[in-house]
Amino acid sequence: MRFRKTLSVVDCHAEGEVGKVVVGGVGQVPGQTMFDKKLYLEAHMDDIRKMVLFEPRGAAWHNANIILPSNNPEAAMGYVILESTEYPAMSGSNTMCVATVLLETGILPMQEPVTQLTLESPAGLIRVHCECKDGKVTSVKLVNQPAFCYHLDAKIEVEGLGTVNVDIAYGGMTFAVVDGTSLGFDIAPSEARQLCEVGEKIKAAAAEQLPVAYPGNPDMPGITITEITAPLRRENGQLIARNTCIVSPGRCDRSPCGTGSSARLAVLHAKGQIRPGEVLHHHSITGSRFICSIEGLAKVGDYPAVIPSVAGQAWITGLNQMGMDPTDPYPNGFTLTDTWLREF
Ligand SMILES: O=C(O)[C@H]1NCC[C@@H]1O
Repeated sequence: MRFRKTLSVVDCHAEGEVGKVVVGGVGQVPGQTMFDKKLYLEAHMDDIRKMVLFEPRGAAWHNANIILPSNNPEAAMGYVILESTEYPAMSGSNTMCVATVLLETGILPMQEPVTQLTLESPAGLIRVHCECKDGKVTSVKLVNQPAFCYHLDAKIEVEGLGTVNVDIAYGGMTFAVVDGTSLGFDIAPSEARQLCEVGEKIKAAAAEQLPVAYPGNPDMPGITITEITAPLRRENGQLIARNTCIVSPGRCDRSPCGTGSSARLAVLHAKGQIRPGEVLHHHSITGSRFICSIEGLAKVGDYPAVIPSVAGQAWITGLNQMGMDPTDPYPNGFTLTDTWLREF
């Protein structure tokens, strides 16, 4: 056996959503901030994302993260997030995996019963509150960068669906948020494939018809994901809702999606349906749950914003020395349209 690249990967999932954590083998990534490093990886080192996420090592429903030292004196560590078709600025499930791996493998010291961390994501600093017991991280609560709405109740034309009402909101990724009931969905597991087909169409139409520009950062990705929601309900004073986020190239997030939950908090707040401090139990299509809240209010450029928190749990599933043999016929992996829907 000889490898021309070896990556040390800790396999992990947060509430069902895979978020592998690459803890070694990448080497130096130029850039002052994690956003700079994300741009560099995207432009010059995308072979790493393809090796980890494309087949035969990865799958369409995998995400990964590269742990990198941060130049920000406030941050204990930084990370760049890799997904099937993009490098998002932020991800809730991936951040839970990163924090859990950093503490459970001893890269950063764990303090029981609570370890407070500041991590640098490409979207900015993320404060993380980890509950820890007997060497295990039992909950990761992250305070996201501000989430806000670009458009509320905008109308778009979608092939096969006609006019669709959408909210466009940023929660670390930029979402087209659509009411699933109006499209005839309950957000049930049996609807997963149809939800993905509809979600991908809505995303494409929204990105074309409602261009967005993140204040002060022209390199921030635009609309890349759809969130399909079930109605918000109140039970015994508790806000509860279900959603599924359709992650490109077209599959359901297995977790309740931390950035989608953040975007939904911004939409609910803008529509007067949640107040700061209230708690939302946000469920995924698989039945897993994040506990979400609005920690405060902010502004992003001229947009009124909320500061979201999202809490969930991650579990390490394995340790992997991932290698690339020089004779491997797929140095950049491959994607087949059965599960990837198109070739990349
Ligand atoms: O939790 C999240 O924000 C995400 N899960 C996978 C896709 C999104 O990045």
